[in-house]
Parts: sequence; structure tokens; C-alpha cells
Amino acid sequence: MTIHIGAAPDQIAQTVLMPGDPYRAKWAAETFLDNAVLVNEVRGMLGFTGTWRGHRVTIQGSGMGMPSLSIYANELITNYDAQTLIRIGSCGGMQPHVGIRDVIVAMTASTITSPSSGILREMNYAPCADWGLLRAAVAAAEAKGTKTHVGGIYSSDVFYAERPDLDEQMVRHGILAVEMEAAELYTLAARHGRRALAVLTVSDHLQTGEALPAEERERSFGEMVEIALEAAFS
Ligand SMILES: Nc1nc2c(nc(Br)n2[C@@H]2O[C@H](CO)[C@@H](O)[C@H]2O)c(=O)[nH]1
Repeated sequence: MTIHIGAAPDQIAQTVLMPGDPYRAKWAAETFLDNAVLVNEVRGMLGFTGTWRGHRVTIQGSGMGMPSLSIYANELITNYDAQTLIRIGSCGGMQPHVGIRDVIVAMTASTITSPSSGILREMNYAPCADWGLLRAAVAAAEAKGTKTHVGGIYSSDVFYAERPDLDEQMVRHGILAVEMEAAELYTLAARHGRRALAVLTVSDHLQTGEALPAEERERSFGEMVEIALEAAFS
């Protein structure tokens, strides 16, 4: 076990899905995994391990924000040897052609700062997804007929942002959506030679003010979990 994950060394699979919300980890494990076992509940950040089509999978909450994700991703990589880490989550749409319920497969994730800024310092590092995972996720989404966008997202440090000027530049430069975790996941995976991807459902829209009704979030989230699982084992 580690400081933040109570699982025994053999209880975490090499493939880990990371929703921000621990209760989504519970729902996804109960819905998609066979023989799902609770392997972590330290600080309530639930983690489950089971099998999907015979493949071992762990679904571990990351919490909100890159500092929280950084703790779990570092320990999953360093202490449990996770090889494939896929963020499954929701995001805020930022382009007129991106609608709520759409799925976004994040090719890159821009930030102002991240937990890795202290290492990268003046370097404007470009966090990017694993190509094989990205390609497989897009193929899986297209096979399902899910409306999908592939491109850059923005990983923010704040939910209640007050930078309309920045939003304007992000929209101008084609940023598809905003969330708060992917950039650090991609950076850590690159640092440790692992595979990472973020597959996101657009649950709210910064321009239109639309938001996915609570009862619809679960179904949309399900498609995303299936896409992530198919990509992980393609
Ligand atoms: N910063 C930000 N985060 C968002 C937004 N919509 C969603 Br869903 N999120 C994600 O949802 C959580 C905040 O509610 C964070 O973990 C983000 O990844 C948004 O409009 N802005």
C-alpha cells in the first residue's frame, strides 16, 4: 500500500481507468467489471479491480484537479507499475460545434501551470496522448456512432475562472473543452514511459450555458467507459 492507496501490491491492474469522482468509479466498476473488488477507500477515493472481457482492470478515482490526480497517478505508476492510464470524465465544451453529450478524445492538453511546471520550468511542454490509445478510442467511438471530437483541451487549475480574455484566446486557437486533470496525466505518463489518454463527455457548455441533465450523465458516461475499455485492450 502507499500513502494514499490502500491496495495490496497485486490488487491494482496494469490498466487503470481514472474518473475524477470516486462514486463514478464505483458505478463504472459495478456496471462494466466482473468480480469487481473494492481495493481502495483511503480518504474516500474509491478504487475497484475486476475484469472486463477477461482483462484485468482497475477503476480508481483521481479527485478534482491536477494536484490530486498527480498523487494517484504517481503512486499507481511508481508503486503499482500501472502501464496504461485512461482518464474518463466530463468537461465543459468551448466550441460552437461541440455539443453537450458529445465525446472528446483529447490529443493534447494545454495549461497555464501544472504540478510539473516546477520540473519543466521555462519549457512550454506539450502534453499529448498516446497515439495507439487515441487511434483505438476514435475507432471505437466511430464504431458506436458516438459524435466525437479529437483535438486539444485545456486543463485548468480553477473551476470558477475569471479570465474571459483567456477563454477567448483558447476558443480562437481551437481548444475544444476545459477540464482539470488531463495535462498532468499526460506529462506523468510521458515521464515514466507509460500510455495515457483522456476520453471525456461534454456535460456542460461554457458558451451556451447548457448542462447535461443529471439523469443523462450516467448513460453518456457509460459510452465513454466502453470507448476507454475498448481502446485499452484493442
Ligand atoms: N474548470 C472546469 N472544469 C470542468 C468544467 N466542466 C466540467 Br464537467 N469540469 C470538470 O469537472 C470537475 C469540476 O466540476 C473538474 O474535475 C473538471 O475536470 C468546466 O466548465 N470548467
